[in-house]
Amino acid sequence: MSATAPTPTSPATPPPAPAEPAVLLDHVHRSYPNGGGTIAALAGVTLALAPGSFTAVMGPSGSGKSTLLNVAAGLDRPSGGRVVVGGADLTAMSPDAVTRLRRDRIGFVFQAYNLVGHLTVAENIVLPLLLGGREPDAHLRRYLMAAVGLEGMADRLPGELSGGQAQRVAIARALITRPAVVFADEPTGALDSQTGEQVLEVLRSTARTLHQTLVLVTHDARVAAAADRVLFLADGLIAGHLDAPTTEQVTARMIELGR
Ligand SMILES: Nc1ncnc2c1ncn2[C@@H]1O[C@H](COP(=O)(O)OP(=O)(O)OP(=O)(O)O)[C@@H](O)[C@H]1O
Repeated sequence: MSATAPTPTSPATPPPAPAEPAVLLDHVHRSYPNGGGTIAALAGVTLALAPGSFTAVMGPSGSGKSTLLNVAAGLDRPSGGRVVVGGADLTAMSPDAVTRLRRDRIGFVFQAYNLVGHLTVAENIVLPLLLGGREPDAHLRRYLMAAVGLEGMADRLPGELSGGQAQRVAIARALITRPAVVFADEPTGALDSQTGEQVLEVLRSTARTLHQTLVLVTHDARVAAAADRVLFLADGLIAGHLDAPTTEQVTARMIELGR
């Protein structure tokens, strides 16, 4: 009698269920009126971003990058398709419910900082909590100010800050609600390259520490190369991606897309 070898059908630990995507876009379209007709800023984009991942979005001017970010972050509504963030289908929710979800789960960093000029750095950072009817979290505010390198600047006004400092305030403000997903639209676009690198590192390291999913639009191949994955857009469609990219690979792909 021969020994029976374990068969591939023997009971085994089932494979782990794939984690729910932090962000899911399912055949997303966004059209805008253009003259007498319409222009398709997004022409059917499908993508899934893993929790905790860092994705850069690149593409020629007008390819739909900002539209993609705005739609994924609930700042804009798609004309068709589904947007699901943390399991919540934004496209099936009322505008008020989307606003609440955005306040609670989503952080957004703009190229133009968008700070409130008459509020101090500390007040700007906790503003999203106050707008959401929550207590200003002084402990987290101090932690974030230290994390982004703004210690000692709590009482300054935005007009007294450099561009890099203002963007750090905007990053701390985007993170104060402990969002699951942080979207950033060219956050280093207005900064010199050294300051831009520092701001990128702040964004990347705080997102990693706080286990956040980070999605960043950039025109800078070096910034994109810091991401786990680069998605390329062209004419409102995903035109490919690179995983663990180098600056040279990103640059080559952008040249192919005729940036
Ligand atoms: N509010 C709007 N009204 C009309 N057309 C718009 C609007 N927003 C964007 N578009 C158009 O949609 C297309 C995509 O724009 P979008 O700003 O998403 O591109 P982008 O890739 O972010 O460009 P850039 O790199 O120049 O910022 C463009 O043709 C743009 O003109």
